[in-house]
Amino acid sequence: MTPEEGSPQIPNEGGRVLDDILVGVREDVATRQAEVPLERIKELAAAAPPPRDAYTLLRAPGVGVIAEVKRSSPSKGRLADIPDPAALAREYAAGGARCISVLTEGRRFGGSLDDLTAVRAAVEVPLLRKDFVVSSYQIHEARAYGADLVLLIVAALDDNTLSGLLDRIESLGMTALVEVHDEEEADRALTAGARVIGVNARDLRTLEVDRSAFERIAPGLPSKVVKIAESGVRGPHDLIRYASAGADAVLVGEGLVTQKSPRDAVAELVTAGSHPATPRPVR
Ligand SMILES: O=C(O)c1ccccc1NCC(=O)[C@H](O)[C@H](O)COP(=O)(O)O
Repeated sequence: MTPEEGSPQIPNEGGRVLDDILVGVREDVATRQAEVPLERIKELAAAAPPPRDAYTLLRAPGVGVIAEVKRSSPSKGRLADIPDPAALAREYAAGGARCISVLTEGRRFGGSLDDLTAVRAAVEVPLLRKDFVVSSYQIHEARAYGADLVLLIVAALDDNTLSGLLDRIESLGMTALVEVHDEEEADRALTAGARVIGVNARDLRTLEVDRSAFERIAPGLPSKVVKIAESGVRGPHDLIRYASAGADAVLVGEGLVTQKSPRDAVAELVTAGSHPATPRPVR
């Protein structure tokens, strides 16, 4: 284990973080839905410019970098102020990020749908709405605010809800990034029809980071599935480690928002990901 792997720096309230986040998310969705009803958000989603094809882009040669707009986290507390998320997104895009992830959860991560609006107006790369999606309302919302990908966390959903939400994302022309942390969750993701699977090194119940989770799970996934390594990328060495286990892309938050030059930090990862010596996924 590297020094960072293992226990989180902030105590984890008895492994209840994910459950507590979901309680807050449900309350917040209910509040927004009372202001903008489902039929209205569907109309706004239908009127939005068409989504970009993130699936094809993520299968392009080289290891892609999905750069995250992340202010805070339950495991680390405040990471960065990010007063101007559009400016950060432009830096990411200039550094060569293949996609940008925007954390829209407010209570624990300090994000918002306004961040998604600002980033959408600033860059052309595909955008991931990174949130704790529990209802189709949030999916129409994601589309209305310009997202091209939506995160679904298997640990937060039962099988029926997972496949229903995944179908809704794909039927709106977006790509579902289905997040897992162990083999059982990976099986559930595949059964639901996931085409893009993210293995999160961070266990969302204990908050511990274990980079070997990707190495255990990714080799067992079908070759047509796009494989994303999430969390724990602090530099090119981590990207190369994930690439060796078959990563098509890495999703990076803390390792970018804490840098003096996020553009240079992305560019360094992109260079490592396209180096001839870096392993390529076998298709
Ligand atoms: O980051 C957390 O502490 C966290 C806690 C509970 C649920 C989700 C959490 N993070 C979401 C993510 O998975 C990360 O933002 C993403 O993978 C990037 O991770 P990192 O590069 O390690 O910031």
